[in-house]
Amino acid sequence: MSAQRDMKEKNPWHTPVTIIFSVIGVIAIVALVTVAVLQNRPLPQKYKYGIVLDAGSSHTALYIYEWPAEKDNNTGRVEQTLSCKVDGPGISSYASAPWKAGKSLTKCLEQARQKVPVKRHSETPLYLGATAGMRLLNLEDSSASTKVFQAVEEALQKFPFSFQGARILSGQEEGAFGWVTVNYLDDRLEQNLQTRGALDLGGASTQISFVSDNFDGSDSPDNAVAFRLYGNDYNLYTHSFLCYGKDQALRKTLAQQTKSGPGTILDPCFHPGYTETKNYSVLYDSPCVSDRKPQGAPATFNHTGKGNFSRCQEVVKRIFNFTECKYSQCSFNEVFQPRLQGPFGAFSAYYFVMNFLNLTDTSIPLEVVTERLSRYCATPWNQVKEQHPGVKLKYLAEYCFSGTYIVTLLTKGYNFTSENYPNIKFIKKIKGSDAGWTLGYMLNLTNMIPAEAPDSPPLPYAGYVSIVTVIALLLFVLFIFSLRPLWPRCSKHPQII
Ligand SMILES: Nc1ncnc2c1ncn2[C@@H]1O[C@H](COP(=O)(O)OP(=O)(O)O)[C@@H](O)[C@H]1O
Ligand SMILES: [Ca+2]
Repeated sequence: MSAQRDMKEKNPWHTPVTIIFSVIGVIAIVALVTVAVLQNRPLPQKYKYGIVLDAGSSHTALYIYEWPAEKDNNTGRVEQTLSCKVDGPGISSYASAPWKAGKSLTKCLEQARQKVPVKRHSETPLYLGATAGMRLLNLEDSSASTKVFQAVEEALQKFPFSFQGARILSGQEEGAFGWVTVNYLDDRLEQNLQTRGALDLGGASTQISFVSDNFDGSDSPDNAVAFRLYGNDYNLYTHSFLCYGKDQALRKTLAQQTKSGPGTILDPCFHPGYTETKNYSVLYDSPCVSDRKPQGAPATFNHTGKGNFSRCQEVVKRIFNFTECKYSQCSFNEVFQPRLQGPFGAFSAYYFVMNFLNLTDTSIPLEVVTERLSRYCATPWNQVKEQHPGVKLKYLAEYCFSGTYIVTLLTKGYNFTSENYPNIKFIKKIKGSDAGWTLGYMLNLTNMIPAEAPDSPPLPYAGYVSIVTVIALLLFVLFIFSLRPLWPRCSKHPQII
């Protein structure tokens, strides 16, 4: 018994030196781990905000974007946090009562006021960009367009945001910023990946933008936009076709068929059984068709559907001019277009229409697409209405025309073939943000995409913390071993005295 007690008392690990070392060691390890954990703990995020109003020809939409307040320049960090569809038509429709254009925006701006934290209001930039509807109004009646802008600006200035102005975007800007949005959201710019072309179909204009190896801008400077983003140079080809958005294209197609001002138009682009009395003046009330107005036409015409895809394609084709091209190659209307290259994202009305027709899957061969469209166009109007009770009648009546127009524009206009049609992806959103020009416009105006790639530390933060911790532990073990001479001697067979 007494021998055993003596052994316990003499246990060399129970000497003061080893106890002190062990305690210091444990404290050091706990401190290291605590510092690493605390340092890596996610901090409560602070956000900044930006608001863009897209004043399109058919309607206006408000988008709020947010991004972490500390890191403005990180790719893919700007996200859409709210979208609000303004009630009523586009602002260009208020030419005869401009104040109504301003008033129409207030509901969505109220929503924005609620969404953005109060302390960020005054620093949140607010932009309004108008597209083809206002371009046309400006061509038709520039003083009316000025008045609409005045009314809109007055309304926007009443809100506590930092209003940065309302203006008409050029067709090039609309195309190029759509391309920036798509590639920014896909993280293709900072990572220098192959870019995705952008196809935007609006009501009054349509845009095509892509990077092609055989395009440097020299053939057609009007179609060139040069960007330097994250240290990479991009020579973007872009073109906006005014009057080739789907609403104006429909007017042009109808006008083709009314040259002689008949009382009835038998329209292959509308379903059989569809019949409406329409006003000639409404049809020709646009600079896209006003020059075609027939002399001595009656006040109204009877618009009757015939539901025939191939005949519809024939009349749609007639709104394009394919005969002249002074460049090496053209799309249509004597507009230069380089060889199509890379993947494409098609959004806005491209998506709405193809999604309604269940044709967003581009692995469906083009022949099957046309077969399905033929069947759809031939479906009687009553049956179509029965099958889609919730869909707005104006959209519903036009999907046969719109689908035919999209296929014709892509294949005959831009020269997509069976081989490269599958390169198109019909998209609405990318990672929660709508595809469209608004995000690219804001990123550009807030200088959020740097021209040069930012320098980054050689190691990611977590890697750095792990390496420091391992090295510290190794040093600690080394230190303990360096004190070995001080260690109390410990014999395997303690002598019993
Ligand atoms: N659900 C939908 N189905 C079909 N078309 C739609 C739908 N929602 C919007 N659109 C169409 O999308 C187009 C949007 O164009 P818009 O952006 O207003 O014009 P622009 O870009 O030419 O100024 C319009 O032709 C509108 O009718
Ligand atoms: Ca648009």
